[in-house]
Amino acid sequence: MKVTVVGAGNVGATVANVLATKKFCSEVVLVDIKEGVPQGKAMDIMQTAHMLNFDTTVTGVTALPNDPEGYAPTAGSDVVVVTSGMPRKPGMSREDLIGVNAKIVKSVVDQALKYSPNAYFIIISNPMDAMTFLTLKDTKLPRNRILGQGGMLDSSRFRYFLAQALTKAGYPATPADVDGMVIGGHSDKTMVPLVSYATLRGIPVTQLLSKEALDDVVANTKVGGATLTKLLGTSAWIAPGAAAATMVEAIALDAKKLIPCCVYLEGEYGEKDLCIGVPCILGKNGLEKIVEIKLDGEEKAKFEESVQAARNTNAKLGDALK
Ligand SMILES: NC(=O)C1=CN([C@@H]2O[C@H](COP(=O)(O)OP(=O)(O)OC[C@H]3O[C@@H](n4cnc5c(N)ncnc54)[C@H](O)[C@@H]3O)[C@@H](O)[C@H]2O)C=CC1
Ligand SMILES: O=C([O-])CC(=O)C(=O)O
Repeated sequence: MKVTVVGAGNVGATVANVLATKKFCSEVVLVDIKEGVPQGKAMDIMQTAHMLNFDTTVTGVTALPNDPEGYAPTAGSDVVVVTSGMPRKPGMSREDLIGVNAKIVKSVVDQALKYSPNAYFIIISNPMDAMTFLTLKDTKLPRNRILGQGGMLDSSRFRYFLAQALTKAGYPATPADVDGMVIGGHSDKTMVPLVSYATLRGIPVTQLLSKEALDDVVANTKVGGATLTKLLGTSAWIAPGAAAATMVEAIALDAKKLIPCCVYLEGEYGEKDLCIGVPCILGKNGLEKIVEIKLDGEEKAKFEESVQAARNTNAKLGDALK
């Protein structure tokens, strides 16, 4: 399995690093417009190979947007992970990045596709739901090959906050003890943590936590990315990188894993012509199935709000969609 990771910044380098340590890739190519940075990060990762016992070859490449051959070293990639673009600063929303990142995402996807016509694309750059929609419309690829990463990360944050709340309430738990999923847009205001389905080792958390505690968990999950951005001065990268690598792994190993991903809806959940987070089965064909689950009244209303917000953001793509 050959994977290209576009953007050798915080998230991209972490994706490459986690992929190498997971040991299922033969080759990972890190691409950036910067000279030296992708090469340096690849070399740094390779210098852990002996200690971490992996055989993956990680290389770094500089490719400028106007270089028709810049992506030649990425040729034949099975999966392309797109992390190139600006991260937000404290006080910004992900949606504020749309103007600058739409141009970057469109250009790198076109360049990568030329050399890897059969690749699956995993979109990370924000605002991710809109960038996934843009990629789908721009490439005209079938929807099973275009996946946005948001739900894997948001669900992981949901589990973290649930574990903290459960521990505080007298039910000691780690995030690994908890199951929970977040659907909807990858957005501070409109993601939808599915409280009604969350469990501690099979026990509904609604039986263990007060409404107030659950409301706090939901609020913390929704602003999980903004909280880290405030603490770090730029957005997070460790869990985001691991989330993307986990999606690549599900495809590479044909794992048929149920992972919430941002995908193009064609009538599922009563919606069409947008990309948004829903439970998906990921395997060797990328998106293999969208799993439609029953949402309770409040969750359904929140999902619909999230859909509307995603449509409003897509409308701002304007000329990029042409
Ligand atoms: N979907 C998600 O869950 C998450 C999304 N993100 C998003 O991922 C993106 C990257 O974040 P970071 O890695 O923290 O930013 P970063 O600034 O550390 O890295 C971005 C890299 O992209 C490169 N780049 C810019 N234009 C390029 C082009 N045309 N071709 C190749 N490389 C190019 C830059 O030179 C830079 O090295 C941001 O848009 C951020 O908002 C970040 C975390 C989670
Ligand atoms: O918060 C951000 O801007 C980056 C991101 O999407 C996340 O960490 O969830």
